[in-house]
Amino acid sequence: MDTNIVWHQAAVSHHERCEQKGHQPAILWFTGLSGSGKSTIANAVDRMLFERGCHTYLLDGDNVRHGLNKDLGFDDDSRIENIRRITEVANLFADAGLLVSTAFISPFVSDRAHARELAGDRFIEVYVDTPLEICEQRDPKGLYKKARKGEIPHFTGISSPYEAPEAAEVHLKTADMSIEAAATQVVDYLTVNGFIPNQ
Ligand SMILES: Nc1ncnc2c1ncn2[C@@H]1O[C@H](COP(=O)(O)OS(=O)(=O)O)[C@@H](OP(=O)(O)O)[C@H]1O
Ligand SMILES: Nc1ncnc2c1ncn2[C@@H]1O[C@H](COP(=O)(O)OP(=O)(O)O)[C@@H](O)[C@H]1O
Repeated sequence: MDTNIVWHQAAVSHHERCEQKGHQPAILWFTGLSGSGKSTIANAVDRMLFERGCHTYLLDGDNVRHGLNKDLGFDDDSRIENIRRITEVANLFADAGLLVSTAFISPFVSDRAHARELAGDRFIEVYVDTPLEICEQRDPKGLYKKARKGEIPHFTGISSPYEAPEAAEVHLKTADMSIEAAATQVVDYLTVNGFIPNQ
C-alpha cells in the first residue's frame, strides 16, 4: 500500500447510520457446498428482513462472479482472492449500516476466519450443512454431473476440498428442514441477539 494514503474521517458517523436504520448491521456469511441451498435460503432471509423494514443487501456467488470477480477461476488462489474481495465489500455494506448476506461456497476455514476477524461481532457464520449426496441429487445447475464426468476441474466436494465450519453461529441441516424453517432460524438468531427489533 502507498504510504502517502491517509484515512479520511467520515462526516456521517457509523453510529448515526445505525440509528437511522433502526437495526444493527451484520454480515450473514452463508457457507456450504454447491447446491446446499445458500442462495435459496439467503434469498428467503433477505425477503423476510426486507418485509420487516430492514435495510439489506445480498451478495451472491454466481452474480458477483459475473462482475467484480469475473477475472477469477476456481483454483485455490482464485477462491482465496474471491473471498478476500467479498470480505472487503461485505464490510463496506455493513459499515453503511446494512444487514448483508453473502452466499459463497467459501471452502477454506482460513478465509472465513479472516472475514470474521475483520467484521468482529457483526460476523454471523451460517453453515448450510447439506450432505454431498443430497447436493448431488439436487444438482440444480447440472454441475455435479459434469464434474463427475471430469468436465469441470477443481469442483468443490469432488476434486477440490470443502472445510466445514466447526462452530458456526447458525447451523442449518437442510436435509431435515424446509427452506422457510431454515430462513426463520436465521432471522430468529438476529432477533435473539439484538441485531433487529422484536416484531
Ligand atoms: N469448480 C467449481 N467448484 C465449485 N463451484 C463452481 C465451480 N465451477 C463453477 N462453479 C459455480 O460457481 C459457484 C461457486 O462460486 P463461489 O464464488 O461461491 O465459490 S468459492 O467461494 O470461490 O469457492 C457455484 O455456485 P453455487 O452452486 O451457488 O455454490 C457453481 O455454480
Ligand atoms: N431445505 C432446503 N433448503 C434449501 N434448498 C433446498 C431445500 N430443499 C430443496 N432445496 C433446493 O436445493 C437447491 C439449492 O440450490 P441453491 O440455493 O442454488 O444452492 P447453492 O447456492 O448452495 O448452490 C434449490 O433448487 C432449492 O430449491
